Amino acid sequence: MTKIAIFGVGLIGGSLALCFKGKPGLHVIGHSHRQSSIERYLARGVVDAATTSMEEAAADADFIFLCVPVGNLEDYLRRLAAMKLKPGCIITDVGSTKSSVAACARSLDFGDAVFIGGHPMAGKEKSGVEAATSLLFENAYYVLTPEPDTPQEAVDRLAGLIRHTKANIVFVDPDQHDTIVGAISHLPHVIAVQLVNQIRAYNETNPLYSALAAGGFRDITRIASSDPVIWRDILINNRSVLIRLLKEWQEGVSGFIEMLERMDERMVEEAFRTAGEFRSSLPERRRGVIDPLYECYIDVPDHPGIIGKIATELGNERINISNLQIIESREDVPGILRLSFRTQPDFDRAVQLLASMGFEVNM
Ligand SMILES: NC(=O)c1ccc[n+]([C@@H]2O[C@H](COP(=O)([O-])OP(=O)(O)OC[C@H]3O[C@@H](n4cnc5c(N)ncnc54)[C@H](O)[C@@H]3O)[C@@H](O)[C@H]2O)c1
Ligand SMILES: O=C(O)C(=O)C[C@]1(C(=O)O)C=C[C@@H](O)C=C1
Repeated sequence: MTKIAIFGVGLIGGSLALCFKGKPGLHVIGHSHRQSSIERYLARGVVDAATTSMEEAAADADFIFLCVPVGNLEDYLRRLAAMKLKPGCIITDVGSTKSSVAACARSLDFGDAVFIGGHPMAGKEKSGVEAATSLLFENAYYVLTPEPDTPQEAVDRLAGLIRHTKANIVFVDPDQHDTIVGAISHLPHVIAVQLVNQIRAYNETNPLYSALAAGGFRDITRIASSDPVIWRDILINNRSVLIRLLKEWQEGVSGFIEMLERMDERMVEEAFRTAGEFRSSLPERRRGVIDPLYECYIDVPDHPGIIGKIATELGNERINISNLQIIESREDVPGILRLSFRTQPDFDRAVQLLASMGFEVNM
């Protein structure tokens, strides 16, 4: 039996646990220092066992996944380095930054255990084990940051386990990871939060701001609802990259102000044209960048006409589908249909209708 210990069974830890639990030969144990969290993990059924004892979770583990906030990773690594772990045990993390955790791991001696940094490039603005789903990582990228001297056997073993998530594994140097992810994930979170707070201030004197906030505002600000502690840690940790990026952002904003002051129509058009072209060229599956607001997943049998039937029924009820994607469809095996909706009422009505048609709907 391969024992997988997950420290911090929240959105990411819980989603990983769901990918592993129930697979032949895998046993998943969750760890939190809080008894109430353990009870939630078990009640939600994402782990086979759970314990408040770090030692019990780590003892005999073949894999240890650290799924706690970035600010707690180094403390966990130090505590693991002081413990006797199973020879060959692989310690990995899912933190959104990689340089500091890699530097910390390099400075420690894990005996016969090995550390390999990791970061699944998938998530959502909701947190906690209640938001976990086994579909979270499907077709997303999963970054691994092995060192040049990390044994290939260990990298292969970790990659083999991660394949259960159905993510695409990519190998990236930790510093390069933080530079790129700073730009495509951390900077957008800062922009979304600053934008929402700017509008929140206007709204204090005139509630029409929030009343009129429609698709444009909601599309660009979904991630402003992300967990404050998780994001405090990410931004502080990657601050040197972010400060540079924000200065460049400031220059871009100044450039836009100047374009408007001189009424430079050509440049305004050009800005939209180049941005639109680049955005359209993004690969289809990039959760967190182009995900619509509300989506659900339906197990559908591979029968001719089934997708048409679903679309027709939703259309008859005047429920607007903003996007539709078949994630996997093989003969004789149920495929997964992903349906996206722009509004909560459309989403709620669709879920109700699909359930009444006998489909299993997952969120
Ligand atoms: N949210 C995302 O979109 C996303 C995506 C990829 C990676 N990550 C990374 O995954 C990690 C977990 O994020 P999440 O979104 O699952 O958050 P979450 O809040 O859903 O889960 C965090 C887990 O850590 C535990 N925890 C919180 N504070 C702790 C502490 N001081 N000591 C020990 N455990 C503690 C919580 O009980 C919870 O189980 C973070 O490092 C984050 O950077 C997040
Ligand atoms: O989709 C979202 O809500 C996310 O914020 C996911 C997202 C991202 O920015 O793309 C956020 C943090 C991660 O470390 C990886 C992915």
